[in-house]
Amino acid sequence: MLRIAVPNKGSLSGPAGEMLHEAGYQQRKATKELVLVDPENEVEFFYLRPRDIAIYVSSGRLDIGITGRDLLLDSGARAEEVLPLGFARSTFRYAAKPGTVDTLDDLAGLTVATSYEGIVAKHLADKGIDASVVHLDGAVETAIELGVAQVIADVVETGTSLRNAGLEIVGEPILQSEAVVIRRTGADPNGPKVQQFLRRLQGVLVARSYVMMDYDIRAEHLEAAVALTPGLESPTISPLHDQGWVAVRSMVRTTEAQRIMDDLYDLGARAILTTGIHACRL
Ligand SMILES: Nc1ncnc2c1ncn2[C@@H]1O[C@H](COP(=O)(O)OP(=O)(O)OP(=O)(O)O)[C@@H](O)[C@H]1O
Ligand SMILES: O=P(O)(O)OC[C@H]1O[C@H](OP(=O)(O)OP(=O)(O)O)[C@H](O)[C@@H]1O
Ligand SMILES: [Mg+2]
Repeated sequence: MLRIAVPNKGSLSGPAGEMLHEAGYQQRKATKELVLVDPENEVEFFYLRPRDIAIYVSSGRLDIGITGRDLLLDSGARAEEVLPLGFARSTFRYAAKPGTVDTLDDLAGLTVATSYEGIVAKHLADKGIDASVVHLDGAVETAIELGVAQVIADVVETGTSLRNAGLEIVGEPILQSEAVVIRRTGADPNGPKVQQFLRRLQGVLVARSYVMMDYDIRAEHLEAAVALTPGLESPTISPLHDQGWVAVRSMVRTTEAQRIMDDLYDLGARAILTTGIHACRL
């Protein structure tokens, strides 16, 4: 059985469960369930605190985990990213009251409050900045108002939390994060069960970002049309009963589908349809 760590709470938990469900795995029905065996797929899911997942995976007791890149780096655990999952995207940044800290160099001698002490201590050391770090479990935006720190380092998605706390960002992002699949550093990358799990998740990622496009076009415009819809390997071309016309079927990125439909229409294509993809293996 493949043993997989899944976040049990927080921003990662819901989308991770949805992605696993879309990949055909059973998921827990109640948030209190801590372990779930999916015998048909030969996997066992362990619902763990997101912060602890890299530690479990690095210990080798669990084969795979889903966590945030920031949490992985902060843990310092001997685990590595094997597949980015595209959700829980955020940046990790310094912020302070307007007018108090202009550049990173101004952090010298100040105190930085954060829930990600590992990332911040390393970043400050790498930049040669001598600042103190105070660890808080959450709601760190309030630390400045309450005088615990002059600067915070925290997850920023929309920036709403910073704005509400009257703070502004300082310097470039320390890192860009998103949910990732992790494995123990040095673990055999070719295990068939692990490869199958990763292929299933990749299938979900592709199904989420591509649509299938079908259209009819006169044969003389086929090459120009195919240049717009090259597909992943190469498009399928089928003859139509009506001589001189062909049907084309190709995968296109969802974000580009409308523009491509307009361009195909201008080329003379008709009956241009898109359909969603539920699952795939590339
Ligand atoms: N607002 C957000 N938008 C996107 N990702 C976020 C957001 N807040 C936290 N994350 C990501 O979620 C992961 C942290 O999960 P964790 O469960 O520890 O915190 P949380 O989602 O803030 O939940 P809570 O603070 O309620 O426990 C990190 O990878 C972080 O980048
Ligand atoms: O840029 P935004 O869209 O506002 O999102 C970022 C905020 O979301 C998270 O907070 P959360 O609500 O999880 O509370 P926490 O600080 O207690 O973790 C994070 O810690 C930031 O505070
Ligand atoms: Mg939080």
